Amino acid sequence: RAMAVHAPRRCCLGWDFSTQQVKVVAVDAELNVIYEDSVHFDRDLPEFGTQGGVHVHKDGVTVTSPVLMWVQALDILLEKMKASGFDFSQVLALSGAGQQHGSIYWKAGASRVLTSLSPDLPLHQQLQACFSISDCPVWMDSSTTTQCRQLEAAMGGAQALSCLTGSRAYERFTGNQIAKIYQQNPEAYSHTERISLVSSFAASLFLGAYSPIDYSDGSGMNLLHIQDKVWSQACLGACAPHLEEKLGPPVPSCSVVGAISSYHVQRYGFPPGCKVVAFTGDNPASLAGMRLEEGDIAVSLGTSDTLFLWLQEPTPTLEGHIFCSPVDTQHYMALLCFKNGSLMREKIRNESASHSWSEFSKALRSTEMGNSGNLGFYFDVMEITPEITGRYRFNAENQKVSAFPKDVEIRALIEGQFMAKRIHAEGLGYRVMPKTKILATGGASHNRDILQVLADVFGAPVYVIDTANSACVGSAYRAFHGLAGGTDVPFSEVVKLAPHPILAATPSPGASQVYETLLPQYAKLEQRILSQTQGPSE
Ligand SMILES: O=C(CO)[C@@H](O)[C@H](O)CF
Repeated sequence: RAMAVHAPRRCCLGWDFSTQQVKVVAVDAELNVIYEDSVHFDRDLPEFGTQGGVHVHKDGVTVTSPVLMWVQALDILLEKMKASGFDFSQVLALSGAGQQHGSIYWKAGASRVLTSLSPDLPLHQQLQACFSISDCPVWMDSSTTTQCRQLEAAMGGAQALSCLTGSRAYERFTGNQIAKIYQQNPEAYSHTERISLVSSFAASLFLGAYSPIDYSDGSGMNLLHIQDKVWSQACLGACAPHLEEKLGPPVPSCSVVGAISSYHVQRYGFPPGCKVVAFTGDNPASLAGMRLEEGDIAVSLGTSDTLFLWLQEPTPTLEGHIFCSPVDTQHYMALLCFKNGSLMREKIRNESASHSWSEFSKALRSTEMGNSGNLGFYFDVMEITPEITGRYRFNAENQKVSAFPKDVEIRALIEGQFMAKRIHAEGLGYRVMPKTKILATGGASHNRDILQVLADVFGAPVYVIDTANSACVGSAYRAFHGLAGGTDVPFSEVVKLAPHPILAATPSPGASQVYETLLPQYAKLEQRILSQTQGPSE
C-alpha cells in the first residue's frame, strides 16, 4: 500500500521550559500525542557550559541560568520541528509551562524589539541586548535567606505571609530574588522595564509582546494575594520599588493572552489566528496533565516524594505551598515535598531485604495492616515535612525501641511515609472524599505492594500514570481549554477524552478502621519527636 500520508490534523502545542531542556508536544483533537521533541541545554548548547541546565556559583548557594540559552534552545527546537516537516499551519493554539520561581529581567526598550522581530533571523540574534540581567536566578538558588527574613518581618511573620501568599518566605520564591537584585544590583534593576517568570517569558517569545503572569505560577512569588488574585501592595513594597509596573497585572491561567506573533507566522507558517494561552508553572501544568480533579491526590514517588493536592478551602501553614489552581479559578492546588523518598526506601531495602525489591514486597505481604501498632520514622537526611532528622521506632505501647524485626521495619517505613503524607495533606485542608482517586507516579509506583499500602492508608483507590510529559501534555490540554472559552468551560469537560489512568490497588477490607486509630498516634509521636529534637528555628 502507498505510504499512508498523514492527513493534516488540527492540534494544540504544549511547551515546557524546564530546568534541563525545552520540550514540546502536539496533541490532536482526540487528545492523542502526535508529535514530541526536545532540546537539552547541556548537550545541544554546550557553549553555555551549564550542568543540569544551570550554573551553580562558587558560593554554593547562588544558582542561575543564562536567559539567551533558553531563547536559543527555542530557536533550535522550532528549526528541528520545521526540518522534520511538522505542519505548523494545523496549530489552533499553544500554551506552556516553565520551571517555577525563576525570573527574567527585560531591559528598557526590549518591548519595541519584541514587537518588531524580523522573520529572517533567529530570536536569540535579535534579543541579545534585551535583558538587564543575563544570568537569571532559578528555583535551585538559596542565596536570599536575608531577603526572606526581611519579607516575613515586614509582613508580620511567616504564618501571616503564608496566609496571604500561600507560602512562608522561601529562598527560591521570586519576590525574594527580586529584592536581592534590587539591593545588590540597583543599576540593573533601574534599567529593567519588565520582570517575567520563566512561564510568562516563554509565552512572550510566542506572543511577540510581554505576556502577563498567570495566577497559578504567580502564587510561587510570595507576592500574590492568592484569595483576591491581586498583587499584595505590602509584599511588593517590601521587596523593591516600582515593582507592580514591572510585573503587570496577573491573569487567570486559562486566559487567551493574544494571537501568535507575525514573526512565527512568517518564519514557521503558524496560522495568523493561532491563540496563545497563558503559560504557567511546571507543577501546575503537571497537575493539569494528570487531570487531577476535586478530592484527588497525585503522589510522585521519586528521589524526594512530592504530593500534588486539590484544595477547595486551603489552610495555609508553615510547610508546603498553596497555589491558585491552573484549571479552576475558584480552587487551589498544593505541593508538599518529602525529602526522604526513594533514597530512604532503597536504604531500608538494602539493610532489611538484602538489596531486593521482591524480598521487600514479600515483607509487606507477610505483615498485617497497622504492623501490630509498631510505628517508625526514617529521616536519614533532614526532612522538609516536618523538619526532623534521624530514625525513631515505637512499639504498640508507644515505647521507644532501638530496632524492629526486618519485615516489621519494612512495613513501618512504608506505612510511616504514607501516614505522614495523609496527615500533612489534611493539615493543609485536604480531605479524602468518596470520589477520591490517588494517582501514583515515579519509580516506586511500579511496586504493587507499596501501592497497596498507599491505598490502605488513604482508604482510596490508587491509579498509576506516566508523567514523563505531564507538564507539556497539561499545557496542550490548557491550550484546548483556553480555546474552548476558559473560565466558562470546566477543564474536566475539555479533557474527558484523554487516556484514563490504570487502576493498580484498592483499599483492603478493614483498612479505614486500622488507620483511623493509627494516624492520630503517628501524628502525636511526630509532635513528640519534634518537641524533643527542637528542629531548626522557624
Ligand atoms: O521549586 C519547585 C516547586 O516549588 C520546583 O518543582 C520547580 O518548579 C522545578 F522546576
